[in-house]
Amino acid sequence: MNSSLNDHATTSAVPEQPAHHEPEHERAAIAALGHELRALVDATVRTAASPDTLHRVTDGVRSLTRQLTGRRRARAEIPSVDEFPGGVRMYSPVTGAGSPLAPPMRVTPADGGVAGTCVLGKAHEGPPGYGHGGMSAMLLDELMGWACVAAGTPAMTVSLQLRYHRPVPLDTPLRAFAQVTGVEDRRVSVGGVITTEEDHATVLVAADGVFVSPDPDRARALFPSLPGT
Ligand SMILES: CCCCCCCCCCCC(=O)SCCNC(=O)CCNC(=O)[C@H](O)C(C)(C)COP(=O)(O)OP(=O)(O)OC[C@H]1O[C@@H](n2cnc3c(N)ncnc32)[C@H](O)[C@@H]1OP(=O)(O)O
Repeated sequence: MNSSLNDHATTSAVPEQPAHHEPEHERAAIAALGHELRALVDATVRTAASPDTLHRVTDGVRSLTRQLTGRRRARAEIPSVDEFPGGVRMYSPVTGAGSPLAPPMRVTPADGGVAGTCVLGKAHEGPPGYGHGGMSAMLLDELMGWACVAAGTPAMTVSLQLRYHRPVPLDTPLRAFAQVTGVEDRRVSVGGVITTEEDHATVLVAADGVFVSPDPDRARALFPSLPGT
């Protein structure tokens, strides 16, 4: 692994103004890098390698990082490969195929709401062998946001209440489900649960949330690069 990291490190840096590519071509490249980075993160948190090996890998990773420091997206810039709000977000820490942090969760319409499937790994650990409570909150927060979009009312979380009934096992296919339970003006009430794929009846984590659709002025101020704001 180390030699291949160093091989890559000798190639030229990303140009300041990248050429325009088809979104699907770009997304595939972003997803491929995300996949390898998630494998690296997983190997990093599971390895029992020696300090010498860790130092060698550190050098290789530092070299790779230097190749990605050309033009950087500004803080509120929406990537050209994204469809915001309510569609693909390549770098979402929950669903993003390009994110080294994301499980990533796959979202599909289901039973009057939305379902999300994913597997949490060691990098998402809280108690030994189980998912971090903050990860469960993040999965549900995101999926409940998708439920708002699916109901035609894109909105942001203003309140999220979690109940942790059972620990969420790592390395196990999980299923989350979220649905809108009520809409009153700009306020959207949403419920969500996490179960395993194998046993949908045993709720591991349940959530109730209140989401609010920003008024147009607020949306423009929050998301200046959003088309149509
Ligand atoms: C383009 C879309 C993109 C949508 C983008 C979706 C991305 C999904 C990402 C996943 C989800 C996230 O992580 S979201 C990130 C975490 N959340 C946030 O950062 C949101 C921070 N909060 C805010 O910025 C603000 O609260 C807004 C913009 C959401 C709303 O501000 P606002 O437009 O001024 O609305 P405001 O007048 O305060 O409230 C509207 C109504 O809701 C009520 N309300 C306010 N808070 C609560 C509450 N906790 N519980 C009950 N009700 C509440 C108010 O009383 C009021 O009722 P009444 O007086 O009218 O009766």
